[in-house]
Amino acid sequence: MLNHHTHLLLASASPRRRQIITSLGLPYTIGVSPTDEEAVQALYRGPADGLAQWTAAHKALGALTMPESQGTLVVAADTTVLLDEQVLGKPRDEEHARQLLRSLRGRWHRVVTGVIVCALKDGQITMFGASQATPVLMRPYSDAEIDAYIASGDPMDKAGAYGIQNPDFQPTERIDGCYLNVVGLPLGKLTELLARFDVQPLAPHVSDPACPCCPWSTRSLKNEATHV
Ligand SMILES: Cc1cn([C@H]2C[C@H](O)[C@@H](COP(=O)(O)OP(=O)(O)OP(=O)(O)O)O2)c(=O)[nH]c1=O
Repeated sequence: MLNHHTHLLLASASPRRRQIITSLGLPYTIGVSPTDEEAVQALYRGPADGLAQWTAAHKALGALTMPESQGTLVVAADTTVLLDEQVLGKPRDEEHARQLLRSLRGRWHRVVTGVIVCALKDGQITMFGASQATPVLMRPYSDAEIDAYIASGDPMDKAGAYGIQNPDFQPTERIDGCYLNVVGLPLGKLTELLARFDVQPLAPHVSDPACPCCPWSTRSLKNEATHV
């Protein structure tokens, strides 16, 4: 039985994921074991939609090797941007960021986040995973706006070279679904996975009609999620 494991270990260096998971009201610590994402992704065989969950599973397994994972539920996630089924990762450099932002301009694409919750107890690994896709339409930003955004440094640690939450660039025109999924952690899916371990969030529920899948208010998080 794993239902006493209410302490979470978030296997992520992403400040966005930290901020989002905090809203669950559950105690957590951060424990990141370095994962060679490129090497892990090169081994993947399957549809592009599954890549994020595959990568998240490797991040989670890496965290299970850390002593501080003992007695915790490990949570890991990975976010990919898919344009015509082509995976756009993080930009290698500024020129690559420019190419990615130009290719996304005015286009619908999908942001897929894979989430894993797992635990190791008495030699047994229990792992549940899920992914979610959010269709996103970019606005027709200009080349000058791209240059200013790249100069800000914000795109460099983000899949597809953009942050939907960036208050200056505001790259998107419309999204069809979960906002927090785009920022890197779909709260609704995470809650479903935690429930498989009999873990319930402690934060008070505030339903948000703007998000079809998150049981918590994403509105306040949206406001807070700028600048991370
Ligand atoms: C599309 C998009 C991505 N992102 C971020 C989410 C992820 O942090 C990042 C994609 O890279 P990931 O490899 O998913 O995550 P990470 O390297 O930042 O963190 P870790 O592996 O330690 O958990 O891009 C945004 O913040 N806003 C967006 O609009």
